[in-house]
This record gives sequence, structure tokens and C-alpha cells, in this order.
Amino acid sequence: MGTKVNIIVGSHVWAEEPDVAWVDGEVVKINGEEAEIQVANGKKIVQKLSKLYPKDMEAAAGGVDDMTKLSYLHEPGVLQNLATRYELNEIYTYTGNILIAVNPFQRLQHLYDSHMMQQYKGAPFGELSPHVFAVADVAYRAMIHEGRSNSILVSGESGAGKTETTKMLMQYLAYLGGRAATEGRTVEQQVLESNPVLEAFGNAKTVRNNNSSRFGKFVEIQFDKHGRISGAAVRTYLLERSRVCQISDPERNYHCFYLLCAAPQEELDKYKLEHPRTYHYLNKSNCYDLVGVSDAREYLATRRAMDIVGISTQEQDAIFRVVAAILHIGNIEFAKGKEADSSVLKDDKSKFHLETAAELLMCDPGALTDALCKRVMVTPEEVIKRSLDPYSATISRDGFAKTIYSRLFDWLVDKINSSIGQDANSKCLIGVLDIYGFESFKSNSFEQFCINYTNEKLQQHFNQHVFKMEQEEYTKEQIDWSYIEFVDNQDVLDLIEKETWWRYCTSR
Ligand SMILES: Nc1ncnc2c1ncn2[C@@H]1O[C@H](COP(=O)(O)OP(=O)(O)OP(=O)(O)O)[C@@H](O)[C@H]1O
Repeated sequence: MGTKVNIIVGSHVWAEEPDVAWVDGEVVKINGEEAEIQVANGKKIVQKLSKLYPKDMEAAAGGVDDMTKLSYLHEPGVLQNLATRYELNEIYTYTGNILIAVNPFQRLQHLYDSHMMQQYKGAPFGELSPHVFAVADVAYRAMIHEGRSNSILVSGESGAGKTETTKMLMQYLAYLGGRAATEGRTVEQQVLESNPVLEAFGNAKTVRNNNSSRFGKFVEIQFDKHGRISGAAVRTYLLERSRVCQISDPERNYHCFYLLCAAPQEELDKYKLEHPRTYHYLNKSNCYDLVGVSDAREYLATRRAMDIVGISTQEQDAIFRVVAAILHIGNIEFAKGKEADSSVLKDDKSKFHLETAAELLMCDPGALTDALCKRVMVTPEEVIKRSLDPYSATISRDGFAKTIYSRLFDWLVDKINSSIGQDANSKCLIGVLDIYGFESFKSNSFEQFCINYTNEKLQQHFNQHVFKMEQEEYTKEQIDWSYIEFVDNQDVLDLIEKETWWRYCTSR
């Protein structure tokens, strides 16, 4: 990493400091491989020479808008530049043709208004300040001129701002390729308005983000030969199913559960719902409300968004019946049955929740009890029904809840897609990939493992394009260059993708 320079007494350097990442100071003494540094806050620290990075004392006061303009391209230099710009509300910075966005955690309205859109339309890349609109503009213009589809990859840790960035990309693409609304709503309006519906069912509060997407999303915006939007499709990946049954403090389950519990009284009566703390799937965390968010208002907003994307009132009722049924299913408890390894409903409360769930799902309560308390095995010869003990019945109950929730989500995505409409004759498309972010906890679920693996795979794609292919090109053309060191994660991918590793994991 970075440029090799001689560090001597008097050099201004960056040194790693666990509490604040990096501190800067002046080298006052060198002892063999170690240097003593006088840090700006008056402290003196000792650090290995090999771990020090030179500080650019002539750096521009407001930072640089492209990292490639930095004198020293190392981690502290890059972070310092981002921090300097962030202080000035400059949240976007280029690294060549890649855009880095720092989450401002506040609405910077002036950055996204229609005047800004006009400015970026057709402006050569790099001529104006770094901006997410510039990235969308390049993708659009390249698509028009080269007649080829393009994709924009939005990546970053959870809470970094991927979904917000994706929305802005889509808004700008809608501005470039939008048509004047003649009859009803345009494709682009429908794509943008499908967001609140997807977020109500696929987003939740996590430790890091009050509105964290718990699914991956690839939005395809299709264009006709005149560069006008002609259709769109939303493809979703790997919804975090486990959240339906398992949450920990201070997280929340999917928003839709809380929205429904805050619905007008007549709806609560219809779905036989009470406060979220009544429900097993919600009361494993003490967090029920989000600061600054009214679930009652969000419920009405989601209903309106459903109207807009073409989900009928009857379908909306069916959707919320499933949501309510899941909450009731979670409250069904089991006790030991008379026969060995069998189970029955624990008490009248459980009976009430089972009957309500059956009524909401429009199925026979006896069949629902059987589905939860028995396992059906189909062999070539016969169909065997086996009773389940209370523990296994509880697992079966949770599996059932997760399955109907994820099918409801898939159904919603299909519904949104069919009402937006796809253009089978589309010439080109721009895809925006908003994959959910890398996270690492003390204990990580299999789902988290899959998410992190996907992020590693995307990182490799990035490495391939930015470093490997570029450097191969230099070698081929015999251009004099110095090799750029980068952390190649191919070993990690090889390990995960090897069949032997999977055999080892599954045999344990
Ligand atoms: N450009 C922005 N302007 C204003 N606020 C922003 C911006 N980007 C992000 N935020 C704020 O940060 C929060 C988290 O952003 P976002 O949901 O986009 O993160 P994410 O990277 O998609 O996270 P996850 O992977 O958990 O879904 C948003 O709810 C919003 O409050």
C-alpha cells in the first residue's frame, strides 16, 4: 500500500492508533526499526517505521475531488481526504471512474434537485463535482452511443447508503429516459413508487441501520431505441427468512408487522391483532418503535403505494391477512400429546391463535394443526405420517411461518413486475445492483455467510476489472508501470467454492 518514501527525523507521518484509526504527527526520534512521533494532541507515541505513512503537507485545504490526484495514495491519505470533504458537505469523491459516497445522515436537498439534474445531463464525466448523477449519466450515454446494456454496482457495508444511492440513480435515469405522463402512471413512476412496498416487506431495523434492506435487489430499467424508458423489472435475491421468527434486541422484525399492528382499529379487529409486544415473533426484542417514524402513518402510506403499483384492495387484504396470520402462528405453543413423541396445542390461547391463523389463511384448522404437529414423508411405496414432539412441532411452525413470508415477498415482487410491465423488445437496459451489505457479528448465520460470500464475489469482480485486467493490458502493451499491490480475495473464494470444503462442512 502506498508510495515508499524515506522516513527521517522531521518527517510528517500518519501512524495507526486503535481508538481513532489514524493520527498524524512529526517524527522526533528514530531507534533502529522504531520511530518516536510527536502527535498533534501533545502525546508521544512509538511505532514501527514500516507502519508509518508519509503525510502530504501541501495537500489542498478542501481536499481533492479525485483520489488519483493525491500525492500519497494510502489508507490514511484517502480517509483524510474523505473526512476533509465530508466536513464541507462534499459527500462524493471520485477514484478514477469509481464514485465513493460517504453517508451524510442528513437530507442534502440541494444536491438532488431538478437544477442539479439539468446540470449533469450530458456533462462530460469529471467536468463537474463528483456526483451519483454523473455515474448514471455516463452509463446512459454509453448505452445510447455503444448500443450496449450497462450495470451500476452499488456496494458497501450495511448502513453505508446503498439503497439511498440506488434510489437517486433511478430518479436520475427516470429523468433522462422518462416520458411525459399521458395516461395513468409512467413506468419510471411505478418503479420509484414500488420502493415503499418493497421496503415495508423486505426492510427492518438492525443495529446499524433503521431501514436495512434484508434482500438483494437488481433493478433493470429497459429502454427503447430512442433511449426512452420502455419497461422495468425488479429482481430480488435471498430474503433474510430467519428474521421472521428470530430477532434480537435492539433490532426489529420486518416493518410490515409493526405497520399492521398500528393500522386503524377496524382493521385490527378484522385481523384480531393487538400491540406488537403480544407476539412471540416481535417481543424477543424490546424495540417496537422507530425514532421519528409513525407506523400508523407508514401503514397508510404503504397502502397508498400498493394502490399505485396496481395491487387491488382485495389483494392488499389478502397480503395483510398473511402478515397477521404469521403473527398468530408464532403464538401457537405445543404440549406433549398422549402418544409418545407427539404434540397437541398447549392451551386455549394457542387454540385461538391457530383458529385465527386458519381463518385468515382460509384453510381448515384441523389441516393446519396436522401440518404443524405431523411430518409427512413420501416414499415410492407409501405416504407416511409421523407425529412430532413439541420441540419439533415448534421448529415446523417456524419453518411454515418463514416459508409463507418469503413466498408472500416473492409474490409481491412478481405482482410489482407485472404491473410495471416489461418490454420484451427492449433494445438495451441499465441495471442497478443494490446488494445488501457485508456484516460480521460474533456469531453469524448461514444467511450472513451467503451475503458476505456474495460481497466477496463482487469484490473479486471489481479487482478483476480495476486491477488485474488493467495491469494485464499494460504488460501486453509493454507500458512502463509499477505494479499496484492490492488485497486479492481469490483464495477466500477458492476455499468456499471448493467441493471438498462443502463436504467437510456438511459432514460435521
Ligand atoms: N445520500 C444520502 N442522503 C441522506 N441520507 C442518507 C444518504 N445515504 C444514506 N442516508 C441515510 O442512511 C440510512 C442508511 O442508508 P441505506 O439504507 O441506503 O444503507 P444501505 O447501505 O442500503 O444499508 P443496508 O445494507 O443495511 O440495507 C438511510 O436510511 C438514510 O437515513
